[in-house]
Amino acid sequence: MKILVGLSGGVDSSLTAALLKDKGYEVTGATMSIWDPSLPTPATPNNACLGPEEEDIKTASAVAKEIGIGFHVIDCREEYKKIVIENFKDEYKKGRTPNPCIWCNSFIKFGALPASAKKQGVIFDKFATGHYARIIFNEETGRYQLRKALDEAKDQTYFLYRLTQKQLSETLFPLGEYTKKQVRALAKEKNLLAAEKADSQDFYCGDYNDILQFSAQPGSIVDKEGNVLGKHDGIWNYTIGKRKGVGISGAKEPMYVIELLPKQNLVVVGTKKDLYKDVLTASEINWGSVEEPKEPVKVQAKIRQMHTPSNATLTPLPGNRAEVKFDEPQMSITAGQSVVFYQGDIVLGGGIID
Ligand SMILES: Nc1ncnc2c1ncn2[C@@H]1O[C@H](COP(=O)(O)OP(=O)(O)OP(=O)(O)O)[C@@H](O)[C@H]1O
Repeated sequence: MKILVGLSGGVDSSLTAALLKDKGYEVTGATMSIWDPSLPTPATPNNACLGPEEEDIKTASAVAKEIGIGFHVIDCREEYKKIVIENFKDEYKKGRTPNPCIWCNSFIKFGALPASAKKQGVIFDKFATGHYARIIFNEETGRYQLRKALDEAKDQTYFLYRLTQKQLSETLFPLGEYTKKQVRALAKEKNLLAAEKADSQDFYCGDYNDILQFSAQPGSIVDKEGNVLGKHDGIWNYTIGKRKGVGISGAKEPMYVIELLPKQNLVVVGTKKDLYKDVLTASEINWGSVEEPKEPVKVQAKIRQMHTPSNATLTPLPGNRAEVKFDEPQMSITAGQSVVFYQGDIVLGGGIID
């Protein structure tokens, strides 16, 4: 079997390629290029996905050489700009908080990258990455199930729930059964160049305004009753739950952003208690491991990567939408973020919070 590995130059994808090569597969590495050099260079470049990439490409190429596999750089800049960056800007403009990694995985990493590699004549049967997740084919339902990684602390299924059945059928996640500790130890044992490299952190380490490039749109910061408490320069600078920089002096209790109203150009603030809600609706649901249920189902729903999936009842709604009613109120349910539905370690699907 021939396997294309998405190679970032980091420890996870390096070990992925090395493990597959050791198993006797014919492995090729490919790095996607996504950085637009016309963007300002972040002041403190770190291991973010989006940023100047020359060094990473050099490392990935050196890793491929070290392991003894072929290597390609695949130009995905156009697609990334058109899909991920456009969605990012549109959502912020609407007072929502998008998750670009989810769009990148769905359309670029598991979309444009393998598709363009194929177009360039790279031959492969499967595409592999160093994500912490598992894929299991369910003989009974005939569907590929996305499942949490065995190392729950590293599990990345939240970012992968939009992968289609076709994408899952063509993908391998060889690290899904390993802990990060084991991965580091194995990479060290194999003397891999990237063994000590830090994990990637954010999507972008600079100021998001470098990407958004919106002109200032001054408006008011108000409380729930509509009393004006302060001013803002654009609602895209705020996220639900944000406390720092809200700039309300003299408030009796700490104030948090509880709502963004794009039509009125208002940032609404309230107390911590106001951040708790027990129901959300979501759109653009992608059902993965199961078909869309006909009846309400019990799930554990996760509303951001750092949220512990919480018990909820999911009710399917017409038009590829769903309502999620949590057993207990949850803090900072944020429009534009994804909600992912789990039953134990199985990812049923997910959607974008309205
Ligand atoms: N620029 C890239 N080109 C190709 N594949 C990539 C690129 N960036 C990430 N990937 C793939 O996506 C996987 C997950 O990336 P992510 O940035 O979430 O994680 P990471 O844990 O830092 O991975 P790594 O240690 O391999 O850099 C990587 O293991 C790799 O297979």
